[in-house]
Amino acid sequence: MGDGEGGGEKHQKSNDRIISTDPNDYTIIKEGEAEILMHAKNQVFYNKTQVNNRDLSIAVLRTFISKRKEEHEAMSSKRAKVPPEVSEEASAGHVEEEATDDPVSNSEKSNGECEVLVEPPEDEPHASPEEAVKLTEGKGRGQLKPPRVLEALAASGLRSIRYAREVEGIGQVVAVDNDKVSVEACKRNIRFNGSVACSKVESHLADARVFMLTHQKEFDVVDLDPYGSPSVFLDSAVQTVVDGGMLMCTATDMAVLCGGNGEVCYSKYGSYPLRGKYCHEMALRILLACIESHANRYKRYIVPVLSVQMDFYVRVFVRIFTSASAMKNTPLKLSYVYQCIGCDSFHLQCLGRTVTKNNSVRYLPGFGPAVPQECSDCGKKFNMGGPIWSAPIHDQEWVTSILANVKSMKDRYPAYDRISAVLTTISEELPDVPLFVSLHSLCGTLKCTSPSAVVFRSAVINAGYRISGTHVNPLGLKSDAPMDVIWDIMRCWVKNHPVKAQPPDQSGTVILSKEPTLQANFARAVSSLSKAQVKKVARFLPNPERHWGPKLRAGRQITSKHASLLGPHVVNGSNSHEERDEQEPKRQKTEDHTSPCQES
Ligand SMILES: C[S@@+](CC[C@H](N)C(=O)[O-])C[C@H]1O[C@@H](n2cnc3c(N)ncnc32)[C@H](O)[C@@H]1O
Ligand SMILES: [Zn+2]
Repeated sequence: MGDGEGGGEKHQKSNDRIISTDPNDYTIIKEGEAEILMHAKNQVFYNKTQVNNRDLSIAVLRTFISKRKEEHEAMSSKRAKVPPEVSEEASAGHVEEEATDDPVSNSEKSNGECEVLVEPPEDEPHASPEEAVKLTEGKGRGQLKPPRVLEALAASGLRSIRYAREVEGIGQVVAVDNDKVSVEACKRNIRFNGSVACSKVESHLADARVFMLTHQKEFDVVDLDPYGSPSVFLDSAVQTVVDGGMLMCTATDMAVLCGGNGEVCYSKYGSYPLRGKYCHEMALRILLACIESHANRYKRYIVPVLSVQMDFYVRVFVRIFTSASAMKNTPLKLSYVYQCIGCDSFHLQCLGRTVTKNNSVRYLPGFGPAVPQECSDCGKKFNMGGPIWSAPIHDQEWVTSILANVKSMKDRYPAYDRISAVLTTISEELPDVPLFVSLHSLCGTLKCTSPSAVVFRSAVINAGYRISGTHVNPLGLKSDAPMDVIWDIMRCWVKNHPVKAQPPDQSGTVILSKEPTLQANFARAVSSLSKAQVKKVARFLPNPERHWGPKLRAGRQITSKHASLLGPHVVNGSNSHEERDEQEPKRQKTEDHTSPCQES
């Protein structure tokens, strides 16, 4: 086990916390192929509910490795066809610096390994995954180096150890934490996990921001899993990832991201959230817009691969590339959201637009406003939120590969049921439709009975539009049908299912006072059943046990303040490992996924 266990001293002091060296004070926690030693007083952060988060990250990491290999092979065969002196790019007048065999161009010694890091030309570097591959190759040209992973906020090192032990083809994993007790625990856990962990994982005591700023473009994958908001780490994180590399980022401050405190969200993320049924998807899109804005500062941009809202947090997986010209497209991927305060209708307004003339593209500000002062459906005013990321939040090809990987290695994912259900739902989402409507909320506005999802889906499809579910809300429906079409369908529904008279100023009354311009056809449409219904498989699974939620910061004292959350038995009570599971602060996690949650 860890260092000093046999010694006479049973406790060492670190910061203001006592580190026990008595083996009896520890229990072993196993997750995947990693085993970590956990102190009975849980001095180092560990939350078993995050097994979903870690499993998903392992699945993405495995796919990242195989995709990068594919990209590398595609690049190699392209190279074989084109003599290097006269490359396609050069002949097209595109001048680009290539990774050379000469490490002098810019090499850096790190942990005894020689990294070939080529600083791309200032203005127009590599814009595609294939081109980024050039820069991640090793010294011998044509060789792809095993990826280096940085877990910037590592706590016990569980995640890093799982990456090292479970992901085939992984290179080095660097686990950083600024908490001395955590780093000592991490080092102990690395040793506890045997030779593979010892040879691949290293632990550092450092402020993650300083560490990342001093290791620019050195890591193929950077994993951020903070307490609450990742906002203070984003600027350095986007600089640490190599071109074509991946940033994995969690945010658990859902109350902030979902509109609990709009001004706090603005100060952290640069966007205004809106309280609405789609707030969890909006949270994902605010986080993506924020990462993009940090990336843009360094002539970089993101390509989201997978964006998940799960349990009590959001987690995004984005690749990062450098290209000053591709970066000009960023305003086309961002939108403000107008949400009616009366009927919840929403409309997006893109920040930018392009005009193409004679093969040249001009970038211009978006036209606005996208909505009149008063909602054309119910006459009420709009709140304006955003800017949000309004381009796709997943790459469906990646999602398919990740899901296929998970299914092919079922036994190696402790959270298989949950992550395969989430990935399946994501694979069925309309990729190009931001946000969604909720059938219950539409019916709530009109005070009418609800059509079944199949009937509503059919009417949308019969009107010539697309519709799908969403992984963030079992009742949510994504559709490219405009809001007036959605309301027309509902007006037609109410004609056959009349409602009681309501006060004239109610949004529902105003909406129903207009005649529909579209005659909805509710006949069952082929493909109106969701794929989940067709396959009769669950997409939204209940939590596996009580208190499936976020945890307090490590070392934080449980006080009477927490009694309402955790139950009075925890205050001043003993804190055995078994009890600890019961003590995770319970919040949110209701049947309705849309209520904003609290920060961990
Ligand atoms: C939520 S825990 C990480 C959990 C871990 N990733 C896992 O999967 O089990 C957050 C960790 O970030 C560390 N931390 C907070 N601020 C930091 C900073 N500025 N630099 C490095 N580590 C930091 C804390 O000490 C804590 O251990
Ligand atoms: Zn309205």
